[in-house]
Amino acid sequence: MTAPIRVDDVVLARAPAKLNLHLGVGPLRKDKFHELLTVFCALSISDEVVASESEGLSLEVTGEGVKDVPRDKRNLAWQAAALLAKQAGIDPDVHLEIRKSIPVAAGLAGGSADAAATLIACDALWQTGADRDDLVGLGAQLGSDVVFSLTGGLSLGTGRGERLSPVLASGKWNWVLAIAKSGLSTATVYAELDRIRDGQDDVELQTPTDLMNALRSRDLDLLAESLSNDMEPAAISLMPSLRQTKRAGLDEGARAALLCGSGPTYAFLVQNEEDAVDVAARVAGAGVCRTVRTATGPVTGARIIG
Ligand SMILES: C[C@](O)(CO)[C@H](O)COP(=O)(O)OP(=O)(O)OC[C@H]1O[C@@H](n2ccc(N)nc2=O)[C@H](O)[C@@H]1O
Ligand SMILES: Nc1ncnc2c1ncn2[C@@H]1O[C@H](COP(=O)(O)OP(=O)(O)OP(=O)(O)O)[C@@H](O)[C@H]1O
Repeated sequence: MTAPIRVDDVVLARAPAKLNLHLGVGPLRKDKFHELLTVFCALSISDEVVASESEGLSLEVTGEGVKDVPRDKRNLAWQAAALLAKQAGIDPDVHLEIRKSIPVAAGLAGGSADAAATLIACDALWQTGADRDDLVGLGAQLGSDVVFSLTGGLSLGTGRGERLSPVLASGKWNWVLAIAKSGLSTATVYAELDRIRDGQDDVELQTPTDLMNALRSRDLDLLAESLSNDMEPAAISLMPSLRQTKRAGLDEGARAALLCGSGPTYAFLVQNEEDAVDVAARVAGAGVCRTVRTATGPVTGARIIG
């Protein structure tokens, strides 16, 4: 997080989408969350949140495909502003404009990015004096992915995904995202995984050593072999057309296909931009295609940009 800059009672913040390069899902805990072992990586698409001084809390959402995004307290950004104000003992006086680029309900943590950007934008606008640990604590209350949206970069996530430790590796990888026409609910995909596992409670979570080595040595072949997501069978069971999407990308030369979080987006790892164009053309029928990068450098969590 960079130092807050206050400009004419308006603060602009940005937060990235994420990929889970490894998503190991352990048993269901007593609190109804699953124990995870995951490797998060920030993507080169982000949402922006403009927070402006106002009376009361209001919210607008702009961008493509946003008609189903709630404009009230069901919106995670709204909840973020309300929670920060409550914590600071002030009224939540802010108008939020969410400029969405991250596809909705796609497994890319769009709502979490908006919550993270809202926390830091409102913190700067209201000058609450919250420190980074305070914001991380509030983020964890809002959702499992919000802590990573605040942090960015490349991290190992444990617990329900909110306990992060940085992974030291740098490099850029090219991906084509095949974004389905409809979304999947995260809770429904976890429930489907439980149904498929049928009470099996001896699921072991293992540190993805090959993946870590691939990231550190920037080895594309090893990376392609070591991407994995335990939620894939559950997402395919709920949306069988994903099988064709995956096949189409691999047939066109993608090095690997990775389901993004709880889906339904597939991220195809490609060697270069030429391959990206071919893969995108082949899987475009599934929905929208975008070519993106994962930036595994030190930055790219939620930050103030104006
Ligand atoms: C699939 C991932 O995106 C991978 O990073 C996350 O685990 C989902 O994180 P999120 O969207 O922030 O999810 P939350 O808002 O915290 O939880 C939504 C629902 O997903 C399920 N959930 C979520 C996280 C987790 N570790 N175990 C779960 O079972 C729970 O049913 C929960 O009620
Ligand atoms: N700011 C927001 N942006 C998008 N959706 C939101 C937002 N706030 C609440 N929602 C609701 O949350 C649902 C999931 O949206 P979101 O884009 O966060 O999913 P996701 O990327 O699959 O999340 P994750 O990867 O963290 O599981 C949407 O269908 C929408 O109803």
